[in-house]
Amino acid sequence: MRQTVHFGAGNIGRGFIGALFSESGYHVTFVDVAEQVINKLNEEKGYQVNLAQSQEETISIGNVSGINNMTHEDDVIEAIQQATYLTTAIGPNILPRIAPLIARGLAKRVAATDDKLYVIACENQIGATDILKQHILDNLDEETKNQLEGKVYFFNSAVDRIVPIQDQSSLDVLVEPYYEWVVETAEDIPQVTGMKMVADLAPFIERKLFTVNTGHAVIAYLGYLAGKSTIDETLADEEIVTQVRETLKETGAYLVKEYGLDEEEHLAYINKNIERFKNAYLNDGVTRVGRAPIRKLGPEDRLIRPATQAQKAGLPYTHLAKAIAAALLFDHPEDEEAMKIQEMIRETGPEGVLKTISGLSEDSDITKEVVRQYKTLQG
Ligand SMILES: NC(=O)C1=CN([C@@H]2O[C@H](COP(=O)(O)OP(=O)(O)OC[C@H]3O[C@@H](n4cnc5c(N)ncnc54)[C@H](O)[C@@H]3O)[C@@H](O)[C@H]2O)C=CC1
Ligand SMILES: O=P(O)(O)OC[C@H]1O[C@](O)(CO)[C@@H](O)[C@@H]1O
Repeated sequence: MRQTVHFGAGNIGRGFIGALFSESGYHVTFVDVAEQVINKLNEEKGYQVNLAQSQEETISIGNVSGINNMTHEDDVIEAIQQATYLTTAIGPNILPRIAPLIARGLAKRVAATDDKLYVIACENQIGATDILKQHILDNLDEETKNQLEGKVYFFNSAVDRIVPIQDQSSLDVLVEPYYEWVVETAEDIPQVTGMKMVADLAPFIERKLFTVNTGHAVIAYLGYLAGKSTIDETLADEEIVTQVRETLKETGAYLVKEYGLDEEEHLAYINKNIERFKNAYLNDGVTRVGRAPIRKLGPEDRLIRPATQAQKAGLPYTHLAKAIAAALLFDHPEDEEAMKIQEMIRETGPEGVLKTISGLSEDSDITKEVVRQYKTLQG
């Protein structure tokens, strides 16, 4: 049986990527620091993926096991020797932390075999696999780096499936029925059910990140400000739905211009996604979707990049500016990054945060518009 190693046995790991590999006939070795999850994977050897929809539908996932990478590094290295794929869904900030161990696994592997290994980071980040690759290379000597050629392949990807926070007492995962996994490759790689291969990922990942993730972030931050707890509850407010649609028209204008998308088709994609967000069976919290606002306010992420690109192209960005302002007001006490932003605002004002975190100069038009909207939202 073919083997795959997946870092991150969380929502996307179990509910999406690991599940697709298992369904494709692979044995999936999950690597995670969550001891309880790893123990359960080894005891129960399977779990259920439940679809968030009116009629009950469950997919049984088998052929899975787990390794704790904090306590069993050698076992992870061994699993990498046997794998055809190595994937991650661990969070962009964690990639540098797992790279040294992956590098050790790859060094041992390329010294022993020419068998090909395909590495794919499945994170909400443009170029996540390239970033992981660089961290791995930073941990290898020159000779080993040269040995990777023709043996270890790195493919960027875009992952799209809404998987909310789960009941931690079980391995089962509730997921939305829809999913899309797009992988950028020109290689003839082993088939994985549900993996769509493309030659150029840019239009796919930007369309996804600046529609699904931008839209979701707008709902989360405005919902949080309005005192809502879930995404679907927030979308009961028609004013917020309008704000989401107008923001996505702004990102859409950039996408249509940049990638030559069909305007009508893109509008239909926006509307389809707003309907996805309304799925009440997901019971998805605004604090999950809004989590890690420092990452989300990064220059290349879902709010800032479309705004800077729109500005460069002479397109409107005022709704995006409002969403950025709302993100700056996300002061959820349990979110470390939100707390850090609030501290920075106290020290340097919203302008200082936009400069440090988002790479926007204090006198830029976007900064001025965000600060104006920040003050309005603050009341
Ligand atoms: N949940 C969702 O709806 C979607 C999430 N994504 C992306 O997928 C990635 C994972 O997200 P989720 O699955 O939601 O997060 P999650 O928090 O459910 O899963 C992450 C897992 O990584 C583990 N982990 C953390 N640090 C680790 C370390 N040093 N070594 C090994 N394991 C470690 C955690 O214990 C956890 O099980 C993120 O990049 C996210 O942006 C993408 C699309 C949808
Ligand atoms: O905060 P992260 O890690 O980017 O993940 C949350 C995102 O994942 C999704 O649920 C699916 O991509 C988005 O809708 C949401 O914005």
